[in-house]
Amino acid sequence: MFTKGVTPSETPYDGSEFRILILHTRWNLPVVEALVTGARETLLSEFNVKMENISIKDVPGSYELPFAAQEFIKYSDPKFNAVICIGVLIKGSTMHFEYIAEATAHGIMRVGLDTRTPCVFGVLTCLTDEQALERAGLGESPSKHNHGIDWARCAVELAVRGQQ
Ligand SMILES: O=Nc1c(NC[C@H](O)[C@H](O)[C@H](O)CO)[nH]c(=O)[nH]c1=O
Repeated sequence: MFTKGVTPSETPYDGSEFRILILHTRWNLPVVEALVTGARETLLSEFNVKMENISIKDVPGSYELPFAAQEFIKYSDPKFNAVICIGVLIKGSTMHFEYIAEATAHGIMRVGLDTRTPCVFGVLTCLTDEQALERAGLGESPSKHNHGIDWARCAVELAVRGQQ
């Protein structure tokens, strides 16, 4: 079995001057909160991002993430260097899951491209509760891994490379 998640870059990125927004949903909140904690702790411990430079805001659901990311990027001063959009979609018995997942993924990508502010797609799209727990580093699975860690690494790397 290989290690889940992104392999850290060999380049030691410095986030000490960065302002990062963690934008999260309130659906499936216990899982979302674990992902937010994983991302926040990684920003602090691996990249020296200052606690006061990490903003944490919430929206109702994943579908609201692109609009909220766009508005925070547009109207925040000083600007954010990157935004980590965190949500948890769990498939129900209808097609609602597919439509939200597709719209949210494309929406977050478009906001990043339009604003030139890195927007990390931190939305779990799971078929079961167990899949969500495992990917937030929760539950009993030996392969559990908190993907919030990966998303923090992605946010800082893109913020640095966006300045180059
Ligand atoms: O339906 N399930 C989910 C969900 N639906 C709400 C949607 O994102 C939005 O808030 C509403 O449609 C209103 O616009 N949002 C999630 O983050 N996870 C889910 O699992």
